[in-house]
Amino acid sequence: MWDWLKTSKTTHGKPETKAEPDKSTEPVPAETPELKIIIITGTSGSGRKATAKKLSTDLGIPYVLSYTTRAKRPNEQDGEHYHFVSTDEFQAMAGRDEFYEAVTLERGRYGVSKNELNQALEKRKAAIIVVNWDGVQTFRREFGQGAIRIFLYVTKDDIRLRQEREAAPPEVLEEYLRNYPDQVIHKKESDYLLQNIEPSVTVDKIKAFLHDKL
Ligand SMILES: Nc1ncnc2c1ncn2[C@@H]1O[C@H](COP(=O)(O)OP(=O)(O)OP(=O)(O)O)[C@@H](O)[C@H]1O
Ligand SMILES: Nc1nc2c(ncn2[C@@H]2O[C@H](COP(=O)(O)O)[C@@H](O)[C@H]2O)c(=O)[nH]1
Repeated sequence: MWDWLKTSKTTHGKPETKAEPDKSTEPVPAETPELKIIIITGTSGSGRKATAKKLSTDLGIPYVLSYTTRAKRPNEQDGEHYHFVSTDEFQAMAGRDEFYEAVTLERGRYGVSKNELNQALEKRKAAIIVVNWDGVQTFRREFGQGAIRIFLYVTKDDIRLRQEREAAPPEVLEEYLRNYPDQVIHKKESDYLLQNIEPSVTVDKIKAFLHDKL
């Protein structure tokens, strides 16, 4: 079903008026994928969702929120941080094959809706998503270099400070710190890596990085 979305740019040569030199041995320039999935990934609590939201506003590119069965945290809103759904609702969506990609993690299930992603790609030829490394692999497989991997991280001390400031449940902080080594290990595989120290600087840097890619 994804074939119609995939790049199918064909370049037609101009009519030849004279014999061209044989270019068959010249390197063929890599084709630029038409559809772009801007993937914000990285370590938990590094500010990925906040960054995705601001990028979406500034660039006019839809931020396709994931669906999740995990419990909503005190500072979270349905439709802003996630689409929060029950396990039965999620299962029904999965049964109807409505997720482009889905994972089961410690606290629940998460998935990106095919329909919402399609709509974003139809409208803007690009979408922003926030997923973990499993998700990155899936989108990279499907969209190749059109899946742009932006990796955000903060130090463990920053995670602690931010979570305490937001009065996050202690088990969330504990989980983030526990998972940190397994998440940060992927930072070298990304297309753009940065430490999220000051949110506005982070967003400006990502915009500059994306400038000639969209
Ligand atoms: N650069 C920053 N400086 C200080 N605090 C920040 C910064 N970016 C985000 N925060 C705060 O850090 C916390 C995590 O932000 P956010 O939810 O965007 O991160 P996330 O990586 O999506 O987190 P999660 O892994 O919980 O989904 C929030 O409390 C947010 O207000
Ligand atoms: N592969 C996917 N990963 C996702 C998706 N939605 C969110 N996530 C990632 O899961 C963890 C858990 O997040 P938390 O909000 O419960 O702390 C985090 O790394 C998210 O980025 C998804 O649809 N697919």
